[in-house]
Amino acid sequence: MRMSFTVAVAGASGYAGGEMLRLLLQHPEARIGAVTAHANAGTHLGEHQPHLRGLADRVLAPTTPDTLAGHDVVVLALPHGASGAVAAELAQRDAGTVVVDLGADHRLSDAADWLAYYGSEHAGTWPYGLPELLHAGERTAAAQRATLAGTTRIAVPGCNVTAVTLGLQPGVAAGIVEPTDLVAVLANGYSGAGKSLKPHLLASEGLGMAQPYAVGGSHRHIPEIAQNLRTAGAPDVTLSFTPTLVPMARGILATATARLVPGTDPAAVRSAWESAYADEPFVHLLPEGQWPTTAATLGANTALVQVAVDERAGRVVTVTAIDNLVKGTAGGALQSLNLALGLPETLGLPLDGVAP
Ligand SMILES: NC(=O)C1=CN([C@@H]2O[C@H](COP(=O)(O)OP(=O)(O)OC[C@H]3O[C@@H](n4cnc5c(N)ncnc54)[C@H](OP(=O)(O)O)[C@@H]3O)[C@@H](O)[C@H]2O)C=CC1
Ligand SMILES: CC(=O)N[C@@H](CCC(=O)OP(=O)(O)O)C(=O)O
Repeated sequence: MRMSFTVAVAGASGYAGGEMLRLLLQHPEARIGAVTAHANAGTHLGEHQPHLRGLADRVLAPTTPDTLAGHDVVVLALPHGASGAVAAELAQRDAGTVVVDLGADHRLSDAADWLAYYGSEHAGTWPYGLPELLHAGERTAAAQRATLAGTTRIAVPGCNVTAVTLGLQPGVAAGIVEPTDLVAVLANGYSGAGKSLKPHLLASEGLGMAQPYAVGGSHRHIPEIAQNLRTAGAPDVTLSFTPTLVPMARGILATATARLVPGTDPAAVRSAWESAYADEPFVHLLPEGQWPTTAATLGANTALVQVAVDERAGRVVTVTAIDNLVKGTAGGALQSLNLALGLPETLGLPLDGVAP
């Protein structure tokens, strides 16, 4: 077992990099080394992450192999398309370094999916950082944890993907929902879009409305969710996916529904979700009748899940809430990193959130 580790964070001026640093500051074995940025290299971290007082005086280095080399762990919190080249150069320098990619570059196993949704050359496929991902035939997740144990490469899932996968996969793995008839509609907080300025993200525009985006099957997380549900045992997946920006800083509330396989006893539904998550430290199926809210997950590495059967519609309805920056990114990454390093999976990860 590796104990203390040094860690560099690339993209430290951004939302995901900042959240990674917040969690690493609370992790008993992490020693924070280089913090890097792009246009903001040379400035103090405190200008970009004023909530991280312990690191306020750190100067952001440029994101280069030289600044990132020499650490046990490198976390890449860069725009998608940027991490592939950096990771390839790091592999030449320090073969044993554990590289954690918070971006999308190494998530998809099918290069054609990558090209279709991202339009650039595929960087490759790494072990996928969702420890709770069910594999076909499993009622509780063990195979994905085995994949992550001892790995030196982790592709962290997209935040929407985490929410929708956790909501739907118990029914898919149990074979009681039709994977070719899935619908997901999400309410998304603004931090999911990163810090870069876009007119529709201005407070004067966004504070007073809910606005859909990437409508009509174009969102880049669709192939990633389908990939996960195929791992869970679905031969074919058809998913209608619609995210909606709502005026909150953090959080995702994903409502995902699926047609119940005809003849399925509705009691089998609750039992599939219960058995999938009974032993999970971070994924909590709420008591019947209680519904997840994003507020109850803020700052915590938890996913709150509920499931119900709409008998008139013949559909299973799942609702999942996560904090996009914690379980949806940095927390999920740290959970997978703990497994990779042979540390207890839950080490340093917050179970309790902040409220109100
Ligand atoms: N926000 C979220 O909820 C989630 C984010 N992610 C992923 O994490 C990654 C980072 O996202 P997020 O933090 O939101 O984005 P931000 O825009 O907030 O931050 C981007 C970071 O990358 C740096 N950067 C920008 N351009 C380049 C470049 N060409 N080369 C190297 N570094 C660059 C920026 O530095 P500088 O400030 O100097 O420009 C900044 O540190 C993305 O891949 C995103 O998809 C994944 C799941 C959820
Ligand atoms: C509000 C918002 O725009 N959210 C982003 C989520 C980004 C994310 O999960 O990251 P990756 O780009 O790394 O997949 C979106 O839906 O595209």
